[in-house]
Amino acid sequence: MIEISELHFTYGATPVLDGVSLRLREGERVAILGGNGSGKSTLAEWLAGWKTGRDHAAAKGTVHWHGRPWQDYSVSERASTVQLVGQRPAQHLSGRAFTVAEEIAFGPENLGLPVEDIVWRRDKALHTCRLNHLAERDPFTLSGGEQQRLVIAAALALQPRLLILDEPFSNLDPESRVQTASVLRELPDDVAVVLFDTNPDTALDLADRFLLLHDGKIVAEGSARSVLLHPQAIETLGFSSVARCFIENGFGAPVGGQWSTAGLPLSLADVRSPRAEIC
Ligand SMILES: Nc1ncnc2c1ncn2[C@@H]1O[C@H](COP(=O)(O)OP(=O)(O)OP(=O)(O)O)[C@@H](O)[C@H]1O
Repeated sequence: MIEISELHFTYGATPVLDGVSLRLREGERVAILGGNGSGKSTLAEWLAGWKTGRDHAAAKGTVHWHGRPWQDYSVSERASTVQLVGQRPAQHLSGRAFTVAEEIAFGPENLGLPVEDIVWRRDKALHTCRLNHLAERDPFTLSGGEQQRLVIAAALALQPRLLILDEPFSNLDPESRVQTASVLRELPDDVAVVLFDTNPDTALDLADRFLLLHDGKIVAEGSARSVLLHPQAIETLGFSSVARCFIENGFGAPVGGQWSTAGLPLSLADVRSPRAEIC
């Protein structure tokens, strides 16, 4: 579906992406984890086509959607293919809508869709993101968590094949995180989701495939265990809360200088699984 090959990118003299290659399939749920400054937001913007080789001549490598580079697609083709939701929802609001419902309809209206399609998409997104009760509110009067759900709803109303989330929970309180996470878990199966985050718990909650970005390079890729227990992940991101809880209670205490993470549960699902499955 989307393929990045050997992407190199610098801001001035500072290398930010250093030979990143990545392939995503339809409907995949992928987490790309990395510490602050590892290049997550920059990679998210390349993935979404916000940055392209045309605007950044110094960049090397390619980003292809279904075999064609992003710059070959029109703005409206790209908008109905991929949506990027960042950490500050207010930055994504159009500023042209008086109500939540109008904000969600804004994108489909710009695509020139028939009115009945716009209304259908708007109402579906309001329902999916649990915003029906806020439909007539001014978007700028919403709480941060409500605004984040609105921005996700507005993105979904464009029916993207790929939804990119750049630390979508970073400014939310615990209750808003729970509500936003449950909206994300219930997204249609055919929408691919790429979550960029620093938090192993968030990734475990939403993803099936994991990658670790460090200093602009993918240094680990695969299952939750192979990535979240990679030494670089442990050093940069720490352990998931379930793993930390086990470790603090004596799990895997070094014996003869050796410290093992074999069998260490990462999530509540691991705790409920037979031990053999997580070794
Ligand atoms: N517009 C810019 N001009 C110069 N340097 C930039 C610019 N944007 C980002 N950078 C630098 O590029 C590097 C990667 O930034 P990026 O925002 O992609 O990382 P990140 O992993 O998303 O970080 P965080 O988790 O802190 O949001 C950082 O060193 C950052 O300072």
